[in-house]
Amino acid sequence: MIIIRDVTKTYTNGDVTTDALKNINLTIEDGEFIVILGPSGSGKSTLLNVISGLDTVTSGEITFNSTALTSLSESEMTAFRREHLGFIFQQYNLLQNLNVLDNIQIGADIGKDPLDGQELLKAVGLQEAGNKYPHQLSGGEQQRVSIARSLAKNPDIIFCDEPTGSLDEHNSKNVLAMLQELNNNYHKTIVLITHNAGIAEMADKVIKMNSGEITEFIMNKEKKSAREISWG
Ligand SMILES: Nc1ncnc2c1ncn2[C@@H]1O[C@H](COP(=O)(O)OP(=O)(O)OP(=O)(O)O)[C@@H](O)[C@H]1O
Repeated sequence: MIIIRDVTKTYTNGDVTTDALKNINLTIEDGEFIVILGPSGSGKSTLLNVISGLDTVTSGEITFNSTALTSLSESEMTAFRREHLGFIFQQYNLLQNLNVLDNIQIGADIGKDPLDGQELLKAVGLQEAGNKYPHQLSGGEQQRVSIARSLAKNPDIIFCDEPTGSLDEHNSKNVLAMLQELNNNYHKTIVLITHNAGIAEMADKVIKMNSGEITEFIMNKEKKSAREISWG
């Protein structure tokens, strides 16, 4: 479980200060599918970055089980991130001169308890593509490789920042179905940022942000499957 208590983040550039996060309180339970919705500039990426230790908080505390992440040194945080956290971004960030299997292997190499690359390829429906290079795949297929790469180290929590931002509806729903499967079948905690309100229909918990604040929490009584969600 992750507990975020009274977290603020203020950026200062010369005389200009921006309160990107104002007094954020939030609990993320193990195995939850959380969707963070909000307009551009509302603080979604900043929240994801401070929860995952990619950025520091200005004040407040974040704990993961009994570890106070906000008290860790940079190198301790890096080790924690490597062991427990996976990331999927809008850009797939695949290495163009490595084939698909080797791209996935890079993820496995940094984990303590890595999963088998070929098994992961099968799980993302690309068992035939291991020897292909990223430029030979569609955007949706490349994003599935990046999901397999982030899973290779067997993380507890997967942070997704606009994972379908570059994809059409069909490919987006394939990628979302995959994230949903990971959540349902492997109990991976998923924290997903998006502008797309339809994706919130898949979540256990929806967090709406505006101007650095959480403006609404919604617990979905029923979750829709990725194929059923509305697409705006
Ligand atoms: N490194 C930084 N330095 C200064 N200000 C920043 C920095 N990063 C973000 N901000 C500001 O903090 C606020 C929140 O930005 P953030 O990127 O978290 O929003 P967002 O909701 O993720 O937006 P988007 O949907 O466009 O990605 C914005 O006003 C942004 O300009």
